[in-house]
Amino acid sequence: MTQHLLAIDQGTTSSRSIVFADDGSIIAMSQQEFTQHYPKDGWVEHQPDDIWNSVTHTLRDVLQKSQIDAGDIAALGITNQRETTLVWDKHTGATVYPAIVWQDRRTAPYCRELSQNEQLVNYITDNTGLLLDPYFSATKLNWILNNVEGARARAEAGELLFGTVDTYLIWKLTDGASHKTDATNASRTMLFNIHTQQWDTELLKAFDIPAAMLPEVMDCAADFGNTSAELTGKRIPISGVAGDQQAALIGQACFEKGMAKSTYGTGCFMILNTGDTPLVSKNRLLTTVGYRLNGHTTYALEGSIFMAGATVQWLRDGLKLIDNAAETEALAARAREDNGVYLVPAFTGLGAPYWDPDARGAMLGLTRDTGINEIVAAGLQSVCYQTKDLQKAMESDGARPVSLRVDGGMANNDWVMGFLADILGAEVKRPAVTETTAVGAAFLAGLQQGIFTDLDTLTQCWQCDSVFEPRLTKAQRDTAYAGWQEAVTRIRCS
Ligand SMILES: Nc1ncnc2c1ncn2[C@@H]1O[C@H](COP(=O)(O)OP(=O)(O)O)[C@@H](O)[C@H]1O
Ligand SMILES: O=P(O)(O)OC[C@H](O)CO
Repeated sequence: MTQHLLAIDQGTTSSRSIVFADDGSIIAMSQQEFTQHYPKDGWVEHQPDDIWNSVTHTLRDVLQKSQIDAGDIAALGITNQRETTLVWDKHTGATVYPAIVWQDRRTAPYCRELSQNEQLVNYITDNTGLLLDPYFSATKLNWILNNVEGARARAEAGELLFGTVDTYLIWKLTDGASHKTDATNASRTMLFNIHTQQWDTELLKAFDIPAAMLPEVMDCAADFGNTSAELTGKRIPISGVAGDQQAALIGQACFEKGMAKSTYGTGCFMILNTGDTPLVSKNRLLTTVGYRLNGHTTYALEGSIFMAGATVQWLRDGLKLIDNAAETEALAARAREDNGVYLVPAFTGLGAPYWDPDARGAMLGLTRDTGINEIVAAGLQSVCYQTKDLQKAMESDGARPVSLRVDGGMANNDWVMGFLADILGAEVKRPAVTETTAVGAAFLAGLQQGIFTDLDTLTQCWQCDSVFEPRLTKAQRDTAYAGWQEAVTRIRCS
């Protein structure tokens, strides 16, 4: 029996394909970045062809690099940037508009208008676990239907399909044979009822979305169709799907209630496993589906931060202070200690726990001797301070994480992880394989194929690489964090 697993990780800034052995170790990987489009203030778009071409390029490349025949791949798992919204023609596959990316805030005025309806706001939170915010797919989909000429009429006539990136890829990989998503991706649309695990007809009405556009919602380990032979050489079953942050929860083997992971990619997402209970936050955290297996839903509490690695990208591409992300580690290490500089990267507003779409970024505490080192350090520290905001919110919801496992591109930066442990006042653990989102997708695909028998088998695959211990005293930690809180207060609009 063939035991290799293939995973596609379609992220915000790049697509990756990875071939795994059945112990979760990486055999070969291929990655390709693609262009981000910012047509207006607060707008973020991707060209669907860029998403698709980068995925197919990396798929072919990884199969060639690994020298493993497609016939020896037992299954494919897909994980993806969540909430990003696509609409396409069910006959031709042509998208009607670019993908509106999760970071896009164009629907902020619409959300403000809807927020007058207190009953709707409460209904959304009670039934989807989310907050009324442009982040989620519902208002983006509504925007496409109302602003692209002819789109609403075509959608009502049953000609158009909606999907998050997983659904779009499944549809394309199967040559239009399968229009499906999984419960984790569905739970981020603001159209899915996390209690009944069904699309919510009240919300479809509220956001004016024709039900015929929506994909079928599956467990995370399920039969999503087969890839076309033309693309992968042989048909490969797609048998695992999860949104990237939930896939990281699985890849980090956070299967016990109280276990948490924080992923530092473009954004940062901290997710805490709350077990069978959809815990309702009093601190504007999200209640979401952690994973759904064999019809059983495990819930999670999530804090979403929009700018993590994206802040480093801005230091590189916007300010041109650095040539590559890895350089930040040495620069930050040379920054003067306690320099009092704070960078609040609210470039597209603030996410959890503030949810302030109109706030914009600022740099505070500059003096004549502030240099590149201090600015870079402040950029990196902003990610840690935002994680501290989430830790505090979870704690106040009575759900302090029992341990924190980290991953994502930025987790490779030892300086950041050291400061994170300092400011959290807690141990931070980094696994040997930091491609945990892809690992999670591969695990799901392997579960469905019987390569892994249960979650305990997956737990045994997780290996720790580094543990970062806090070094600051409580007084030092509190002073540093108070400076951050003051900086955030200064830029808030709501
Ligand atoms: N050594 C590093 N130090 C700081 N940031 C880093 C480092 N390596 C990568 N990054 C940042 O991490 C992000 C890439 O992480 P990744 O997990 O690939 O993101 P995504 O899945 O969102 O595309 C980029 O924004 C990059 O700036
Ligand atoms: O592409 P990432 O890794 O920044 O993840 C994006 C998230 O899924 C957005 O919710």
